[in-house]
Amino acid sequence: MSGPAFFDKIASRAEALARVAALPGPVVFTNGVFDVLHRGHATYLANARALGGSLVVALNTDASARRLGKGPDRPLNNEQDRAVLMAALESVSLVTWFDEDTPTALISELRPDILVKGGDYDMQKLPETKVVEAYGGKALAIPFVDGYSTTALVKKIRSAD
Ligand SMILES: Nc1ncnc2c1ncn2[C@@H]1O[C@H](COP(=O)(O)OP(=O)(O)OP(=O)(O)O)[C@@H](O)[C@H]1O
Ligand SMILES: O=P(O)(O)O[C@@H]1O[C@H]([C@H](O)CO)[C@@H](O)[C@H](O)[C@@H]1O
Repeated sequence: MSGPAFFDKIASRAEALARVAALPGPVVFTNGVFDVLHRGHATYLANARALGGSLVVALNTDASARRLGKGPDRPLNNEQDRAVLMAALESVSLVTWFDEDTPTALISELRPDILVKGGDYDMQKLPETKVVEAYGGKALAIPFVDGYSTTALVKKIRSAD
């Protein structure tokens, strides 16, 4: 993908393992749709990055995101555009995608040291937690910034029309 230097942070699924291996450790990993970025995302990602030497963000592909049931028109931003916005953030070291329903297979492949999600998740209920802990990694939730979600933002924008 040609463009500003931060575009170099974007890696295909096939390139991801080699790119992650070259990152300073401990490698922190998170995943999500990150459709319309907001203050909660930015804060969350900065806090995630601070837990290690680098932060890898795996985005749901558009097909994967559509299966999550966030809304008939979601994601509003396609997977390429979401990757560019994510790569532009200083906190983010590498961006890639996963096409499955969960990031479990990608996590098994990349073996990050720390898996994080926002405080809206109970880590002990996530399938990926078992994968990470099985090889000695950690899975933890980062405090949620109340009042910020993409869904709420979209509703606010639509009501302003
Ligand atoms: N307000 C927030 N504070 C902290 N973390 C957040 C916040 N909103 C989302 N996150 C985290 O960001 C990651 C991506 O979440 P996601 O893209 O679903 O954001 P969202 O705003 O909840 O979107 P949507 O409303 O479409 O579900 C997840 O790990 C989630 O826990
Ligand atoms: O942006 P979201 O909705 O926080 O991202 C989802 O997270 C799920 C979570 O990791 C529990 O497994 C994941 O399964 C889903 O594919 C989305 O990434």
